[in-house]
Amino acid sequence: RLFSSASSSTLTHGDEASTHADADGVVDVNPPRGTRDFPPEDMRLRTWLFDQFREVSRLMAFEEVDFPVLESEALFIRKAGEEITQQLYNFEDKGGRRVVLRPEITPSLARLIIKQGKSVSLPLKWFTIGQCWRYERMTRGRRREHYQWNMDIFGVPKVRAEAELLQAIVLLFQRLGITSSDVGIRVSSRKVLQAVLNMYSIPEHLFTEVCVIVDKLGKLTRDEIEKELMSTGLSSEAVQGIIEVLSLKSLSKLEEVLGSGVEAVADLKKLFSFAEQYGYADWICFDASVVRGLAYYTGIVFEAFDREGKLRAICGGGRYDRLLSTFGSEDIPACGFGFGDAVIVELLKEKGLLPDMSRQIDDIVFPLDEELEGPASSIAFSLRKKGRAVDLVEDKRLKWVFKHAERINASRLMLVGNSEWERGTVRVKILSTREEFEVKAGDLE
Ligand SMILES: CC(=O)Nc1cnc2ccccc2c1
Repeated sequence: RLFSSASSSTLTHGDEASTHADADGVVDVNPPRGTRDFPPEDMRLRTWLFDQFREVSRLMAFEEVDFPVLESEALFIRKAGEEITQQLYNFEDKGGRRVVLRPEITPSLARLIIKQGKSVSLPLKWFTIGQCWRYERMTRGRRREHYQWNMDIFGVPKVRAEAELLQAIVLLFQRLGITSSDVGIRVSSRKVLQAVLNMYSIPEHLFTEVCVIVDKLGKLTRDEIEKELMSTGLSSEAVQGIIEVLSLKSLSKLEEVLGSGVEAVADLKKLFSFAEQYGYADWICFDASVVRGLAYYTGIVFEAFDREGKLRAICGGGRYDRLLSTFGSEDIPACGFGFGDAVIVELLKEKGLLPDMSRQIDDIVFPLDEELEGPASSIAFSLRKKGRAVDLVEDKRLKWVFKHAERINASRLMLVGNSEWERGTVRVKILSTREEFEVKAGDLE
């Protein structure tokens, strides 16, 4: 907006304003709608959280990978009516290509696996922490971006892979100080729904659509769900049957309804016995209503929730054995989860578990007058080479330096003064004990 709001025909004083400022001379300093800046204090919290994600990935022997935030739109076009594909942040680039800011990570993982083809040896365990985007009408005022930690295992068809992923999630929560009385993980399988649809001989092509609708259980009312299910052509008897099975919370009841030979029941029994053996059984519970909203899941699905029920899902994931063939490639069994950076922080705040995010610096080096700036800088340099975080302060009064040292929690203050420097020494103040030493510059570490 280079012209005044009054009229766009006459050039106002805006023409001498900088090209960035608008007619009243001020650029909009806010980030685009639905996005966040990370000033230092927020960035310290984010870095702390992402370091936890990374550490758990390392402990689980996952390898880090990364992808462009910009992807071809074709990678995300799916017909199942998922919210995530109805809110694509998509556009046409200057080359006329249809592109998106990715809404999720999994399709990029699949793309890279296909691209690497035979050269990847299975199983693969990959992780990434990446920004994901959605375009929502701001009427809902929700964020348009968030960061997601993704952990995925390729090439393991058995539920042991899901058991590993659940262990990673439990490990993360325990590292953050969250217990199984704060959070639970609901576990089910899409094969439960598959079995129900088979019972009512519902055609296979409806499966994905029904999953996406049923995932809205808890967000929509029961009869809104029934209406949406009926609109896919399901009989009311089938709709009732689906809703009845999905409200089951016990595996033995599920077995009664579906019969014992059903794969869904076998998978879930195996997974729960792994959880016992792995020692995190108190974190998980069977809940047939869990289907997750992504079209490509084919088996076990899970989501972590706060037991007080105040927050949206903390993380979620599942098995997706047929994703690669939707991109025209040979299928590789796969499962994974996504863990967002927003809900977990809300939970930590709720539980008073946010870590202390104040700054911490090792040493402040301060020349007591300006011709000592050279020596001060060389002292800072030698300390930094020894791994000390050093803040070299100049053009300040000593009073300010002491306040600054407190503000950034410095451990030591190095004062470079004329008389000391003539003796080749520096005055070192230990700020916690107020002890003071005179140290030869060459002996500093
Ligand atoms: C709580 C939150 O920020 N959710 C969020 C924010 N942005 C997204 C962007 C893409 C996909 C999912 C998203 C989810």
